[in-house]
Amino acid sequence: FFLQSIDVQVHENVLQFRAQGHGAKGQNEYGFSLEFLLPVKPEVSHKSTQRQVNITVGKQQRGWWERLTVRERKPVFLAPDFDRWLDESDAEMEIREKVRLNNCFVSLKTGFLFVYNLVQFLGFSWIFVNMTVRLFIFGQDSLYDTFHTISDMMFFCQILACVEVLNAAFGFVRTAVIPTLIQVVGRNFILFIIFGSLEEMHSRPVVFFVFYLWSAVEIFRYPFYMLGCFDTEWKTLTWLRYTVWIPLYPLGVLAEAVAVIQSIPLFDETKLFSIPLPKAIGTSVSFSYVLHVYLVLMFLGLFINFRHLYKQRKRRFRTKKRKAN
Ligand SMILES: CCCCCCCCCCCCC/C=C/C(=O)SCCNC(=O)CCNC(=O)[C@H](O)C(C)(C)COP(=O)(O)OP(=O)(O)OC[C@H]1O[C@@H](n2cnc3c(N)ncnc32)[C@H](O)[C@@H]1OP(=O)(O)O
Repeated sequence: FFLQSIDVQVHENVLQFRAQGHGAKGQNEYGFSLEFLLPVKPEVSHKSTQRQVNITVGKQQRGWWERLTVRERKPVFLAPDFDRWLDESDAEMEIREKVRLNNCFVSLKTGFLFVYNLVQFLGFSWIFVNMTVRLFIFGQDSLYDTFHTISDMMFFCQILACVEVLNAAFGFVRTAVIPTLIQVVGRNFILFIIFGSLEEMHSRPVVFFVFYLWSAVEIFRYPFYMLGCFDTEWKTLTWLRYTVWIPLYPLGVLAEAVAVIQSIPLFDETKLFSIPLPKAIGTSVSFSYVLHVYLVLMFLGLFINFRHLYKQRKRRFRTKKRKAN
């Protein structure tokens, strides 16, 4: 029996099979239909070999079926595959095991996210409180030694923030990968390349503004996520999470742009990260050219993330309003 032009479809729980083949009626069109006992998924897959056609149809809802078809009498051509047969208790056990494993995974994921957010919250709170207290005690002088007092904790928090890109990429959290990547790469570029590699930048007041603006946003974002891990929310915190970025994001990017502009003559002077050219052409290309391109990318990044956060804000407050109605 060799089948060609196989057509298998499921409409309203009825499977329709049609194919051309050479069988009992010679070369002919053969077919059958089966109406399933309970709802099945409309997507159906099939694979044909020399000997047989394997059709896979998924149940709409997991569970034990009394029998396969609506008709009590089994069609004569239908026979169970006992190698893959599960009786009621086997099927229930399998489902229970799957549910147990799934619950286990969800608890582990929630625990991991909660600890991650807690660590970030503590880190950024330490930064924010430390900077505020130092500002009150030392006034303007505190602007000049922010890097020396805060950078280690900022390095720690920002390296850890790379986890956020992985969380988004592996679907651990319902968030877009690109905005998260822009945020993490953008900040780490400023922190490690602009501030970290140029000693002269360490004592510039711009470090204070960048660190203060970053941490001012995060002290609301991470506790918001911590509550979210347990499906809880505190309305004021939700409002703050989805509102403080409106002035702080552009200000943060502006402070970063000032830092980049201030670093350009320093990179030109020190020739740090400059790209050497072949002797025949001349000296080297200064890293400041990369920084000019980066300045353009920054505003592109700001636009992408601002739009993303605006959409998140609208989605959040629209859902809440609908729930309230
Ligand atoms: C390709 C690389 C190119 C690089 C180019 C470089 C150019 C760089 C230019 C840009 C430079 C920007 C640098 C940054 C500057 C600043 O930070 S300035 C200071 C102000 N900053 C901010 O205000 C930004 C703060 N950051 C964020 O808001 C986020 O990082 C975000 C990615 C921009 C947006 O967050 P997102 O997660 O998408 O939105 P949410 O609504 O908060 O979350 C969506 C859902 O996901 C859940 N969730 C997310 N994270 C977690 C988590 N850690 N734990 C638990 N749950 C999480 C969240 O609860 C939401 O779920 P639902 O409630 O069910 O919807």
